[in-house]
Formats: sequence, structure tokens, C-alpha cells
Amino acid sequence: MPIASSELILNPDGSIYHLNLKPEDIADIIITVGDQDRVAKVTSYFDEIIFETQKREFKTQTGFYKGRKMTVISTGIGIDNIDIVINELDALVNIDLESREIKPKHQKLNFIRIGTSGGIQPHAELDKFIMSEAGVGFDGLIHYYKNDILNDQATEALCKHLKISSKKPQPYIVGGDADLINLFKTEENVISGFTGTNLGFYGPQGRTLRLETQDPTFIDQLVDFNFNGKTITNLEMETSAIYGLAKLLGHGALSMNAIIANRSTGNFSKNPKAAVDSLIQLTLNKLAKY
Ligand SMILES: O=P(O)(O)O[C@H]1O[C@H](CO)[C@@H](O)[C@H]1O
Ligand SMILES: O=c1cc[nH]c(=O)[nH]1
Repeated sequence: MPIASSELILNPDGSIYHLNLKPEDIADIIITVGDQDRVAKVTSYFDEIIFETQKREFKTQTGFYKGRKMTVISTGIGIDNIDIVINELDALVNIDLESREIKPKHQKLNFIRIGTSGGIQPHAELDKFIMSEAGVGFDGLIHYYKNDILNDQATEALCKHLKISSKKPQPYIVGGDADLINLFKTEENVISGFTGTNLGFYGPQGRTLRLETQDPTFIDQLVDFNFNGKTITNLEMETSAIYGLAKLLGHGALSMNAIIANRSTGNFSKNPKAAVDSLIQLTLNKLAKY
């Protein structure tokens, strides 16, 4: 059955609705960044850029780094955008846009996020990099999809550990891609950990400016969680959704974050741009060999 025009939406030029992309515009390695200005920072290291477009916050450039074709796309902030970006990129390779039928042969993409994040453990020091072994979702996105991809034991342990209000979405834990994790595992400056993702920067990440949070102990509870020696190291706003959707759709995913705030010391990086730049170079060099 062809997928209806209201569900798989194409622009008049045949490109996919929000991203403005056609299948031939993307590579199988897809670097996602939050900030649209970070796209050009990544591709400034490319040998060549062969394609670019932008619609809303979704800026895309495709080119070659050390001979390896890669696409860089900005997702903007938050899991709602991740739902759009991952579903539409998957549609480009796994749905025939003319017949609107799912292709018989699945094509795997690899999503690598280069982001920024706040450390919650003392060892998640400023300007270090955290490689997310798993995403810990407080955003609820995955519960909208039929799924059996969660790390059930870790999810159960977390739900038991947290005194989370029943008014909030149920947390979930989903792992990253083992091959991509191995690629970065032994790298100096890279700490591995579980990355908490939430649907806001302030209250949902336990920050108080003028508004009190519903549970002022939330961050302390996260810091204390330990699953077989693994702890929640950092908080940001995309990883759990990328890991969940990538796994459901049969793609690889890895999230790398530069730690620009440390919530346990109350400090912010003196040079976040330098930290992100150095993470970009590390990631590109690893991916060139992938
Ligand atoms: O630097 P990026 O990739 O945007 O990532 C982090 O920064 C934004 C919040 O300032 C959120 O998107 C969060 O996940
Ligand atoms: O603390 C932080 C820092 C960057 N991005 C986040 O989402 N949280």
C-alpha cells in the first residue's frame, strides 16, 4: 500500500518535507549537530562540499573528509526535531519516494551526534568528551512507537531507583551502536557513560532560575543511579531519541558530547568553542576510517 500524501509529505521538487533533501543528497554517515552554525564548522575540515541546503533549522551539507563521504545536518534543539530528522532521513533511503512503498532491501545509516552537554558527575569535567553508551530518556518520545528495543533491566532499575512523579513521562534506557562505541572507546579524553536526555534545558534538567522545580532532588537521584557500574554522566536534549529511533529503524547511532557545564561544581567552560572544535576533529578522524 502506498503511504498517503498526508503521512509521507514531499515538496513540489520531490524533496522530503522538513529537510528539503532527496535520496541522492545524503551519505550513509550522518553527523548531527544541534546548532546550525556548527554544520559549517564541521565541514570547514572537509576536502570538498558537494551539496548544501537549508529549511528552517535543518541545514545540511554533504561532502568528503579524507575521501569518506559524509553528511552533516543540524537538528536544532530538542527531541521533537529529532523525531523529524531521523524519520525523514530514514524515509530517504528506505522508502521509494515515487511509488511511496517501503523498499524491499533495508539500507543502514550511521548517525553520529556532535553535541554539547552538562556533566553531572564530578569526573565529567569541563571540556572533556562523553561518549554515550546509552541514552536515558526522560522525554517520553519512544513510548509513542511500538518498540522492544529498550534495555529492560537498566530501565527497570532506573524506574525503581527514581522517585519520579507519575505526572512525568516514564524514563527509558536504550543503548548506542556497539561498533561505533568501539571506534571511540580507547580514546584519551573520552569518558563513557549514560547520557540523560530531557525535553527542556531548565526545569527538566533541574535548573532553577525564578521557577522552583517539582522535585529539587532530581539531579541528586540521577547522580546516585548505578547500573552494573554504569552511571548517568551528563544531561542534554537529543541522545535518547536518536538512539531509540535509530535502533527501531535499523540504523547505527553514537552520541559524542563536549562537556561545557559541570552541574556538580557549578562551573561553565571558559572556551566551549575550542572544546567543540576539538571534538569535531576527533570525530571526523575516527569516522574517516569507518
Ligand atoms: O549543542 P547542541 O548539540 O545543541 O546540544 C545541547 O545544547 C542545546 C541546549 O543549549 C541542546 O540541544 C543540548 O542537547
Ligand atoms: O547543561 C547543559 C549544557 C548543554 N546542553 C544541555 O542540554 N545542558
